[in-house]
Amino acid sequence: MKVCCIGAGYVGGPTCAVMALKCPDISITLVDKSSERIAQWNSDKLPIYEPGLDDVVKQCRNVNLFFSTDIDTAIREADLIFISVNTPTKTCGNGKGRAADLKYVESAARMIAEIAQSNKIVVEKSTVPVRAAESIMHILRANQKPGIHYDILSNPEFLAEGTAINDLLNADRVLIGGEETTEGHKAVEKLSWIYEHWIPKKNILTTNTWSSELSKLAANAFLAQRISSINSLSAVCEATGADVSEVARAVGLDSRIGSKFLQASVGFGGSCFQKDILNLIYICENLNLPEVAAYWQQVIDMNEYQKRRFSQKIIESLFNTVSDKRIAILGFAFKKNTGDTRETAAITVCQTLLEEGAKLDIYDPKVEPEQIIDDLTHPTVTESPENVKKAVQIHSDPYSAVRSTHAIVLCTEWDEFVDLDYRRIYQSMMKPAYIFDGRKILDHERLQQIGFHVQTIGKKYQRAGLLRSWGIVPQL
Ligand SMILES: NC(=O)C1=CN([C@@H]2O[C@H](COP(=O)(O)OP(=O)(O)OC[C@H]3O[C@@H](n4cnc5c(N)ncnc54)[C@H](O)[C@@H]3O)[C@@H](O)[C@H]2O)C=CC1
Ligand SMILES: O=C(O)[C@H]1O[C@H](OP(=O)(O)OP(=O)(O)OC[C@H]2O[C@@H](n3ccc(=O)[nH]c3=O)[C@H](O)[C@@H]2O)[C@H](O)[C@@H](O)[C@@H]1O
Repeated sequence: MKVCCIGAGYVGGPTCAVMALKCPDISITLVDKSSERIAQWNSDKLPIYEPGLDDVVKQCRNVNLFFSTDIDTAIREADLIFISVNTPTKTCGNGKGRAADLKYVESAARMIAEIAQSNKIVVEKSTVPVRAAESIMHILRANQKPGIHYDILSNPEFLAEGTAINDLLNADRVLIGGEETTEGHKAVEKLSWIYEHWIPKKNILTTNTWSSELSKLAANAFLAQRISSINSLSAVCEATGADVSEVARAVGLDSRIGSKFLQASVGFGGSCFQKDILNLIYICENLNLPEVAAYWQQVIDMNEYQKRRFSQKIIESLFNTVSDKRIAILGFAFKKNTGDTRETAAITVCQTLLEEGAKLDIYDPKVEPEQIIDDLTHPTVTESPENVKKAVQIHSDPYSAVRSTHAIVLCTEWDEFVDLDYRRIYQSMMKPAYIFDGRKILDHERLQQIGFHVQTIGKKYQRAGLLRSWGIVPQL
């Protein structure tokens, strides 16, 4: 069997690499319109950082895994084609700021329609609105050459960045949606056969196409909802003296609730949670379900509130002004073990501090310096990119980033931040020295013993001898 995947990104790359590893009898060609990206996949420095990915790619590349810009040949030769292109939120036109932009999916479908000379199973791997398969089907069938048959399947991806290889190898479930016809069932079986090389059959769930498409949006909405729920309670904790980690543990031990995705934070980021919930909201609005749309909108609003609240807390703690103060930002990626910065909470934190006149010293072990500058000078973030460039310095070492700063703001939970020499760091900083732990990963008691003023999410730290400042706590 020959497989082609259109879109060599965070999903297409790891997914095809694992598929090639587990299916030596299948030849997989990953194509992309970006020749730069394909060149990187064919080089020693892959375009994305993902633990374990290098090894898998090295084992399979040019054996049964190929990276190419020759999209036509790959499509022509393939029996099964994954569409794994980006589906960002629309930035203009109908549904601007909410609907998913399907222009890349559509262009992939048009390429297939134009090039295909034999039957194809076309698999939606990208996250799409419910009934997107209908549009793909429409394009393919409207341009169908005589004698060619297309089957369209939905096969959403559930991997998370930073753990993609493990998630793919040990997927909780693989979801395949298809048409409820004899041909549809046969196509589902063919795709299922690929996954059965390494996923137990009982974990391969088959549904109708629309359930599969909606389940992907629903899964991301549920995951993000848990984070917004615990983050909302973190604000209550800070105002009352409760500790959000203790609350999360107590709540999560209820087996009906479970302990995962209850880590309070500076706010969720990543390319998908916000995009997919906005997409769900847009669908609900179009279906004339305003109450449902408003319900999910609140998950996003709470995330924005959390990012703003954390940024504001930094400014208030630093005597209400950060003008000309140097502040170190540790971590810029949206989570650890990835170099991806899409929708990272660090952008909002940096934007707020820059607007207040701070100078930022930024360190992240995996994000490229150009990416950080691109993110912070984007027109949606600043009107004066030149001023931002002057106010931001990127470091390749955490100790150089924190030197002579007034405060450290930890935005990403990289393991290496836990083990830094905080005594040495304290000595090199301005006093009083502050740490704002947006991820709750540091040993706060030890930091306080060293002399740091510590602030975190969902817990009020009091320095011995200081008067309580919980203005709104009722007198008992
Ligand atoms: N990033 C993630 O962790 C996950 C993403 N998804 C979904 O998977 C899809 C892809 O996401 P990512 O891999 O993160 O995107 P990405 O932006 O990293 O990769 C998409 C690639 O598609 C290429 N492309 C776009 N149109 C093309 C065309 N017509 N022909 C050839 N190449 C084309 C782009 O050049 C790009 O390299 C999205 O729908 C996303 O929502 C789903 C699960 C996880
Ligand atoms: O569709 C997608 O793109 C993917 O989106 C998420 O994966 P991802 O965004 O890569 O990473 P997550 O681990 O879900 O983290 C997302 C954000 O939430 C934050 N988070 C996560 C968990 C938590 O308890 N608290 C919390 O703040 C993370 O730091 C990060 O900023 C989902 O977990 C995947 O199942 C899904 O396939």
